[in-house]
Amino acid sequence: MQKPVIVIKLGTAVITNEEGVISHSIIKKVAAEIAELFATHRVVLVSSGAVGSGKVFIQHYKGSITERKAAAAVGNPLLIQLYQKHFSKYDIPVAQALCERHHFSNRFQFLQLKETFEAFWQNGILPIVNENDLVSNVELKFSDNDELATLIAVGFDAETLVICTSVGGFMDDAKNIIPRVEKIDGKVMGYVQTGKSSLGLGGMTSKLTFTRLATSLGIQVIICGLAGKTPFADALAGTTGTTFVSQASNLKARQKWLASGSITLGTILVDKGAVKALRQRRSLLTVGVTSVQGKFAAGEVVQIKDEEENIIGVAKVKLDTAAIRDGISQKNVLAAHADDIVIF
Ligand SMILES: N[C@@H](CCC(=O)OP(=O)(O)O)C(=O)O
Repeated sequence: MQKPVIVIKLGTAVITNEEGVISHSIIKKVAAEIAELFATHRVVLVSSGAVGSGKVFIQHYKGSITERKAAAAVGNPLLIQLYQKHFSKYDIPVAQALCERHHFSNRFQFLQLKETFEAFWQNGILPIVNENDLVSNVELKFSDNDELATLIAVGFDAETLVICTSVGGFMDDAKNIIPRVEKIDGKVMGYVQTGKSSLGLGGMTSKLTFTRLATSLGIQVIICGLAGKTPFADALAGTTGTTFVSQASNLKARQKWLASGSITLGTILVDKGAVKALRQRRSLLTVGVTSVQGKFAAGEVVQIKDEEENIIGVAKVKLDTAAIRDGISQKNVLAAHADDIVIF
């Protein structure tokens, strides 16, 4: 039996100390615990912090896209050196994997990435992932590393996705951490704070959006902090942080990949009739499309939203943005085949 996959995502704020620099003692603690987990799991570590590590080298840094790219390119090797130093105490070599969106939206590239990660694990090497900020252009950037970690967790069919944040968990209106969430419903969404940490990109809204996707695809998600001696063991035992229970999913690997590729390329909004047809596993015809958002090509994966703008699923489309818009007036043109649609 293969060891289960666990994806651990560390945000910038959670590995940064009060002086605003990446904390060596936190990386040391994280390495000690991940080294233990590595004996029983295929671990992927997704770590932010490249921009945070490199921005001191950029004069008069203001945080423009170009400055962030430059800072990330300087910071990534520094960050990986730090991990390398601390994991070497446990004889665990680390591999740096800088990812871009096409590694996920193109199934062939994703399968290659997957094979390489399997080779890492077979050789006792820990993959440490970050976005390849230097070359990621604005339209195709991941929204943040919460998204990247989710794509990895879904693509690798992970058992658990751990998202570490400086607030230590998911809080209710009274700012108490909720230990366990069975299902992300309207009430839970209502607790989301829109504030973001000044050090990172992802706020709780993005965490919850990706958590909802991951749990709906059968992955347990834990949002936790790094307090205490054994933060991961504590969070996995359910004594700290918030555990979001995974929902039953009988989707096959390709459908999960389809679903995980959903997050950005574009959106098709559909009417009530189309929602009903899609739930009966029928194809999507342009007659049911009310509008199209974003820009996508034929063969790409887009999200499907209902009239209330809830994401109801994803589809690999047969037509590009313009052709679907044209099809809305021509009515019964096939926008996506039933086999290429996943409804959550
Ligand atoms: N790729 C960027 C991190 C982007 C990001 O998502 O940051 P965070 O919200 O701190 O997880 C970096 O390494 O600085």
